[in-house]
Amino acid sequence: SSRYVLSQMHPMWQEPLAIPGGERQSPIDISVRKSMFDPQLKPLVMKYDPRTCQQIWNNGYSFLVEYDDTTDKSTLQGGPLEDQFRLCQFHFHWGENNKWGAEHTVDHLLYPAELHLVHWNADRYSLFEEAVMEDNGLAVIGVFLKVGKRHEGLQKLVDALPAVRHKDSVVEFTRFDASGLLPENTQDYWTYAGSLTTPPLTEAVTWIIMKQPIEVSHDQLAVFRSLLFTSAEEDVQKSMVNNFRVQQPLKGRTVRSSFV
Ligand SMILES: NS(=O)(=O)c1ccc(B(O)O)cc1
Ligand SMILES: [Zn+2]
Repeated sequence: SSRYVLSQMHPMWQEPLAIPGGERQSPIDISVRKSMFDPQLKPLVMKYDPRTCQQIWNNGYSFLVEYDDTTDKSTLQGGPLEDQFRLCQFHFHWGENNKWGAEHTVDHLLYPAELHLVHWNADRYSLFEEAVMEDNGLAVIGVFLKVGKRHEGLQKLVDALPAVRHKDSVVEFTRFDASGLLPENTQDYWTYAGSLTTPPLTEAVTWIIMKQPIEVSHDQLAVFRSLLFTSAEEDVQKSMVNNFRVQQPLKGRTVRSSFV
Protein backbone atom coordinates (compact mmCIF):
# COMPACT_ATOMS: atom_id res chain seq x y z
CA SER A 1 0.00 0.00 0.00
CA SER A 2 1.19 3.61 -0.40
CA ARG A 3 1.13 4.10 3.35
CA TYR A 4 4.36 5.21 4.97
CA VAL A 5 5.62 4.11 8.34
CA LEU A 6 7.61 6.84 10.08
CA SER A 7 9.58 6.31 13.23
CA GLN A 8 9.42 9.36 15.45
CA MET A 9 12.63 10.86 16.76
CA HIS A 10 10.86 12.63 19.65
CA PRO A 11 8.62 11.63 22.54
CA MET A 12 5.12 11.16 21.31
CA TRP A 13 3.63 14.59 22.07
CA GLN A 14 4.59 18.19 22.77
CA GLU A 15 4.67 19.10 26.46
CA PRO A 16 1.67 21.22 27.49
CA LEU A 17 2.76 24.62 28.81
CA ALA A 18 1.04 24.93 32.20
CA ILE A 19 0.62 21.78 34.28
CA PRO A 20 -1.72 21.66 37.31
CA GLY A 21 0.55 22.39 40.33
CA GLY A 22 3.65 21.14 38.58
CA GLU A 23 5.31 20.35 41.93
CA ARG A 24 5.23 16.54 41.67
CA GLN A 25 5.51 15.58 38.03
CA SER A 26 6.69 12.24 36.63
CA PRO A 27 8.84 10.56 35.38
CA ILE A 28 12.09 11.31 37.22
CA ASP A 29 15.64 10.00 37.49
CA ILE A 30 16.02 7.94 40.67
CA SER A 31 19.34 8.81 42.31
CA VAL A 32 20.19 5.70 44.34
CA ARG A 33 22.54 7.47 46.70
CA LYS A 34 20.03 10.29 47.35
CA SER A 35 17.13 7.87 48.11
CA MET A 36 16.27 7.27 51.78
CA PHE A 37 15.85 3.79 53.22
CA ASP A 38 12.52 3.72 55.12
CA PRO A 39 12.30 0.72 57.53
CA GLN A 40 8.59 1.46 58.05
CA LEU A 41 7.74 0.55 54.44
CA LYS A 42 5.68 -2.66 54.54
CA PRO A 43 5.88 -5.59 52.12
CA LEU A 44 3.86 -5.07 48.95
CA VAL A 45 0.84 -7.36 48.56
CA MET A 46 -0.42 -7.93 45.00
CA LYS A 47 -3.45 -10.21 44.57
CA TYR A 48 -4.35 -10.36 40.87
CA ASP A 49 -7.16 -12.61 39.65
CA PRO A 50 -6.65 -13.60 35.96
CA ARG A 51 -10.43 -13.87 35.56
CA THR A 52 -10.71 -10.05 35.82
CA CYS A 53 -8.65 -9.54 32.65
CA GLN A 54 -10.94 -8.34 29.83
CA GLN A 55 -9.33 -6.77 26.74
CA ILE A 56 -6.43 -5.05 25.03
CA TRP A 57 -6.99 -1.55 23.63
CA ASN A 58 -4.68 0.60 21.48
CA ASN A 59 -5.46 4.11 22.76
CA GLY A 60 -2.99 5.89 20.47
CA TYR A 61 -0.39 6.31 23.25
CA SER A 62 0.28 2.64 24.19
CA PHE A 63 -1.66 -0.62 24.35
CA LEU A 64 -3.65 -1.09 27.55
CA VAL A 65 -4.56 -4.49 29.04
CA GLU A 66 -7.76 -3.64 30.86
CA TYR A 67 -9.21 -5.32 33.94
CA ASP A 68 -12.69 -5.45 35.46
CA ASP A 69 -12.26 -3.16 38.47
CA THR A 70 -15.90 -3.26 39.68
CA THR A 71 -14.95 -5.67 42.52
CA ASP A 72 -11.97 -6.24 44.83
CA LYS A 73 -10.69 -9.28 42.92
CA SER A 74 -7.39 -7.78 41.70
CA THR A 75 -5.80 -5.59 44.37
CA LEU A 76 -2.61 -3.94 45.62
CA GLN A 77 -1.94 -2.97 49.21
CA GLY A 78 0.97 -2.59 51.66
CA GLY A 79 4.27 -0.95 50.82
CA PRO A 80 3.82 2.84 51.20
CA LEU A 81 0.04 2.54 50.78
CA GLU A 82 -2.48 2.99 53.60
CA ASP A 83 -5.47 1.85 51.57
CA GLN A 84 -6.41 -1.00 49.21
CA PHE A 85 -6.11 -0.22 45.50
CA ARG A 86 -7.74 -2.00 42.53
CA LEU A 87 -5.89 -2.94 39.34
CA CYS A 88 -7.58 -1.26 36.38
CA GLN A 89 -5.03 -1.62 33.56
CA PHE A 90 -1.42 -2.16 32.65
CA HIS A 91 0.56 -0.80 29.69
CA PHE A 92 4.12 -0.18 28.57
CA HIS A 93 6.44 2.58 27.30
CA TRP A 94 9.27 1.74 24.88
CA GLY A 95 11.75 3.20 22.38
CA GLU A 96 12.56 2.82 18.70
CA ASN A 97 15.60 0.73 19.66
CA ASN A 98 16.93 -1.14 22.70
CA LYS A 99 19.01 1.83 23.91
CA TRP A 100 16.11 3.78 25.44
CA GLY A 101 12.35 3.72 26.01
CA ALA A 102 11.64 3.55 29.74
CA GLU A 103 10.27 6.65 31.52
CA HIS A 104 12.13 6.44 34.83
CA THR A 105 15.91 6.00 35.01
CA VAL A 106 18.14 4.75 37.85
CA ASP A 107 21.28 6.89 38.21
CA HIS A 108 20.53 7.90 34.59
CA LEU A 109 20.66 4.27 33.44
CA LEU A 110 18.29 3.86 30.49
CA TYR A 111 16.18 0.73 30.08
CA PRO A 112 14.56 -0.15 26.73
CA ALA A 113 11.02 -0.29 28.16
CA GLU A 114 8.90 0.08 31.31
CA LEU A 115 5.69 -1.66 32.44
CA HIS A 116 3.08 0.33 34.41
CA LEU A 117 0.44 -1.50 36.48
CA VAL A 118 -2.21 1.13 37.26
CA HIS A 119 -4.36 0.90 40.42
CA TRP A 120 -6.88 3.27 42.07
CA ASN A 121 -7.83 3.78 45.73
CA ALA A 122 -11.08 1.84 46.13
CA ASP A 123 -11.21 2.43 49.90
CA ARG A 124 -11.78 6.17 49.38
CA TYR A 125 -13.25 6.53 45.86
CA SER A 126 -15.84 4.64 43.82
CA LEU A 127 -14.42 5.14 40.34
CA PHE A 128 -11.01 5.52 38.68
CA GLU A 129 -12.24 8.80 37.17
CA GLU A 130 -12.77 10.19 40.67
CA ALA A 131 -9.49 8.88 42.11
CA VAL A 132 -7.43 10.33 39.24
CA MET A 133 -8.12 13.82 40.61
CA GLU A 134 -6.94 13.10 44.19
CA ASP A 135 -3.41 13.18 45.57
CA ASN A 136 -3.80 9.72 47.14
CA GLY A 137 -5.97 8.39 44.36
CA LEU A 138 -3.62 6.21 42.29
CA ALA A 139 -0.75 3.76 42.75
CA VAL A 140 1.34 2.71 39.76
CA ILE A 141 3.89 -0.12 39.91
CA GLY A 142 6.75 0.45 37.46
CA VAL A 143 8.81 -2.51 36.25
CA PHE A 144 11.84 -2.05 33.99
CA LEU A 145 12.31 -4.34 30.99
CA LYS A 146 15.76 -5.40 29.81
CA VAL A 147 16.61 -7.40 26.70
CA GLY A 148 17.62 -10.97 27.45
CA LYS A 149 15.89 -14.30 27.54
CA ARG A 150 12.34 -14.70 26.24
CA HIS A 151 9.63 -13.97 28.80
CA GLU A 152 7.20 -16.92 28.67
CA GLY A 153 4.46 -15.02 30.55
CA LEU A 154 4.60 -12.11 28.06
CA GLN A 155 4.25 -14.22 24.91
CA LYS A 156 0.44 -14.59 25.11
CA LEU A 157 0.23 -10.79 25.16
CA VAL A 158 2.78 -10.38 22.33
CA ASP A 159 0.78 -12.82 20.15
CA ALA A 160 -2.36 -10.70 20.61
CA LEU A 161 -0.75 -7.36 19.61
CA PRO A 162 -1.18 -7.62 15.81
CA ALA A 163 -4.95 -7.55 16.47
CA VAL A 164 -4.62 -4.03 17.98
CA ARG A 165 -2.10 -2.61 15.49
CA HIS A 166 -4.07 0.60 14.90
CA LYS A 167 -5.25 3.32 17.29
CA ASP A 168 -8.77 2.65 18.71
CA SER A 169 -8.65 -1.09 18.00
CA VAL A 170 -9.74 -3.49 20.77
CA VAL A 171 -9.46 -7.26 21.11
CA GLU A 172 -10.82 -9.59 23.79
CA PHE A 173 -8.04 -10.78 26.09
CA THR A 174 -8.93 -12.97 29.07
CA ARG A 175 -7.43 -15.17 31.77
CA PHE A 176 -4.11 -13.33 31.87
CA ASP A 177 -2.13 -13.35 35.12
CA ALA A 178 -0.55 -9.91 35.53
CA SER A 179 1.57 -11.15 38.45
CA GLY A 180 3.49 -13.19 35.87
CA LEU A 181 4.98 -9.88 34.68
CA LEU A 182 6.41 -8.97 38.10
CA PRO A 183 10.09 -9.67 38.89
CA GLU A 184 10.91 -12.47 41.36
CA ASN A 185 11.91 -9.84 43.92
CA THR A 186 9.01 -7.44 44.56
CA GLN A 187 10.22 -6.41 48.01
CA ASP A 188 13.01 -4.12 46.80
CA TYR A 189 11.49 -0.94 45.35
CA TRP A 190 11.70 2.85 45.34
CA THR A 191 8.61 4.97 46.04
CA TYR A 192 7.81 8.68 45.56
CA ALA A 193 4.89 11.06 45.06
CA GLY A 194 4.35 11.83 41.37
CA SER A 195 1.92 12.19 38.49
CA LEU A 196 0.51 10.52 35.42
CA THR A 197 3.09 10.68 32.63
CA THR A 198 0.53 11.30 29.87
CA PRO A 199 -2.38 13.77 29.85
CA PRO A 200 -4.16 14.62 32.15
CA LEU A 201 -0.76 14.55 34.03
CA THR A 202 -2.63 14.82 37.34
CA GLU A 203 -0.52 14.66 40.54
CA ALA A 204 -2.38 11.68 41.96
CA VAL A 205 0.19 8.87 41.76
CA THR A 206 2.13 7.05 44.46
CA TRP A 207 4.87 5.53 42.31
CA ILE A 208 6.36 2.15 43.27
CA ILE A 209 9.36 1.35 41.04
CA MET A 210 10.76 -2.20 41.24
CA LYS A 211 14.52 -2.47 41.61
CA GLN A 212 14.74 -5.79 39.71
CA PRO A 213 13.91 -5.61 35.98
CA ILE A 214 12.20 -8.40 34.03
CA GLU A 215 13.88 -9.89 30.95
CA VAL A 216 12.17 -10.05 27.58
CA SER A 217 13.64 -11.10 24.24
CA HIS A 218 14.67 -8.76 21.44
CA ASP A 219 11.95 -10.27 19.23
CA GLN A 220 9.23 -9.76 21.86
CA LEU A 221 10.15 -6.09 22.20
CA ALA A 222 10.23 -5.74 18.38
CA VAL A 223 6.52 -6.67 18.27
CA PHE A 224 5.73 -3.65 20.52
CA ARG A 225 7.30 -1.46 17.81
CA SER A 226 5.02 -2.94 15.13
CA LEU A 227 2.09 -1.12 16.72
CA LEU A 228 0.93 2.20 15.30
CA PHE A 229 -0.01 5.57 16.86
CA THR A 230 -2.40 6.10 13.96
CA SER A 231 -5.84 4.73 13.17
CA ALA A 232 -6.59 2.52 10.17
CA GLU A 233 -8.16 5.40 8.21
CA GLU A 234 -5.12 7.70 8.29
CA ASP A 235 -2.95 7.93 5.17
CA VAL A 236 0.38 8.25 6.93
CA GLN A 237 0.98 5.50 9.50
CA LYS A 238 3.32 6.28 12.39
CA SER A 239 5.14 3.55 14.33
CA MET A 240 4.24 3.48 18.02
CA VAL A 241 7.74 4.03 19.44
CA ASN A 242 9.32 6.52 21.90
CA ASN A 243 6.00 6.81 23.77
CA PHE A 244 7.72 8.09 26.90
CA ARG A 245 7.63 11.50 28.57
CA VAL A 246 10.71 13.66 29.13
CA GLN A 247 11.94 13.59 32.73
CA GLN A 248 10.63 16.18 35.20
CA PRO A 249 12.28 18.22 37.98
CA LEU A 250 12.40 16.57 41.42
CA LYS A 251 11.41 19.87 43.14
CA GLY A 252 12.71 18.77 46.53
CA ARG A 253 10.90 15.44 46.65
CA THR A 254 12.47 12.51 48.50
CA VAL A 255 12.56 9.06 46.93
CA ARG A 256 12.31 6.36 49.60
CA SER A 257 13.67 2.82 49.25
CA SER A 258 12.40 -0.38 50.87
CA PHE A 259 15.95 -1.78 50.96
CA VAL A 260 19.35 -0.71 52.25
N1 LIG B 1 1.84 6.35 32.29
S1 LIG B 1 0.96 6.38 33.62
O1 LIG B 1 1.02 5.08 34.29
O2 LIG B 1 1.39 7.52 34.43
C1 LIG B 1 -0.72 6.68 33.22
C2 LIG B 1 -1.72 5.86 33.74
C3 LIG B 1 -3.08 6.12 33.43
C4 LIG B 1 -3.38 7.21 32.61
B1 LIG B 1 -4.85 7.49 32.25
O3 LIG B 1 -5.82 6.61 32.61
O4 LIG B 1 -5.18 8.61 31.55
C5 LIG B 1 -2.37 8.04 32.09
C6 LIG B 1 -1.03 7.76 32.40
ZN1 LIG C 1 2.64 4.61 31.80
